[in-house]
Amino acid sequence: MLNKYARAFFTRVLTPFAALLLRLGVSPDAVTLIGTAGVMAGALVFFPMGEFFWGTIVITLFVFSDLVDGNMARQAGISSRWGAFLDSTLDRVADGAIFAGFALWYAGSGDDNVLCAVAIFCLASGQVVSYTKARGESIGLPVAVNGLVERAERLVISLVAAGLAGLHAFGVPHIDILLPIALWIVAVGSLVTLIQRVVTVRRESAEADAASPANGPADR
Ligand SMILES: CCCCCCCC/C=C\CCCCCCCC(=O)OC[C@H](COP(=O)(O)O[C@@H]1[C@H](O)[C@H](OP(=O)(O)O)[C@@H](O)[C@H](O)[C@H]1O)OC(=O)CCCCCCC/C=C\CCCCCCCC
Ligand SMILES: Nc1ccn([C@@H]2O[C@H](COP(=O)(O)O)[C@@H](O)[C@H]2O)c(=O)n1
Ligand SMILES: [Mg+2]
Ligand SMILES: [Mg+2]
Repeated sequence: MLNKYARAFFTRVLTPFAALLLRLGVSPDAVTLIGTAGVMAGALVFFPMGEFFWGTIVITLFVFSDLVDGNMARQAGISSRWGAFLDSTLDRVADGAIFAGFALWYAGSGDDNVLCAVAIFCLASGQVVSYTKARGESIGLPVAVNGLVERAERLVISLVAAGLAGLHAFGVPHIDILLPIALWIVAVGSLVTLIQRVVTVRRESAEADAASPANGPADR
């Protein structure tokens, strides 16, 4: 949903910045790589220590690179298959680091095995949700239903909650409860999304196989 409705707004806002980076000679691939490194650092340095406010600030500074890199590639007319592969692959790395950061906190000083398991479930289910689309598309299906909780929703729900929960360290009472709530929402939402996508691929593959039985390169 956010991908559909918020992307146009962020494209307008980020286009001048993307143009500036191109004028400075920065490549889209460099933005993809640096953005991922920044997200990983924010998540894996700050979150395991329970520094949710500063971790979220660092991640927020870098996570929008995922909208800037593609914008730069399109403006410069250099969108490439390699760029698409790099972008999507490093999205998985960044997402893994964010939810691993939460899991490491709950496995350590956060001391909550259930929430550690929920964070690991968010990590794994998010990766599988993305894989369903990638694999469905690789066998020639449109995967027309993106589902309830796409990547943008996973990031916004968990990062807004983490940033606000981090205000607990500045004396705001009870606000830290937002992070467990967000993790449960992302976990349940990802499961629903996974089911939506699997049902979609099942339907689309049945339709495609009825039209032409699978025995070519697309079904490998
Ligand atoms: C005093 C208060 C302190 C509180 C501090 C809070 C700070 C702010 C907190 C959070 C900000 C979070 C921002 C998160 C922004 C995410 C942007 C982003 O990168 O989105 C990526 C997304 C997808 O990009 P791609 O097309 O490249 O990726 C594809 C996708 O990953 C597919 O995955 P799947 O969905 O299938 O699982 C893959 O299949 C595919 O391979 C891959 O290519 O981009 C978008 O969706 C575009 C829309 C972005 C919308 C961002 C909205 C941000 C909205 C609000 C943020 C600010 C909120 C501030 C709140 C402050 C509260 C007080
Ligand atoms: N280093 C890169 C990154 C992205 N691309 C192209 O942009 C598309 C993704 O756009 P986003 O707005 O989601 O970043 C991607 O599919 C590539 O076509 C690129 O070429 N090089
Ligand atoms: Mg991108
Ligand atoms: Mg991306």
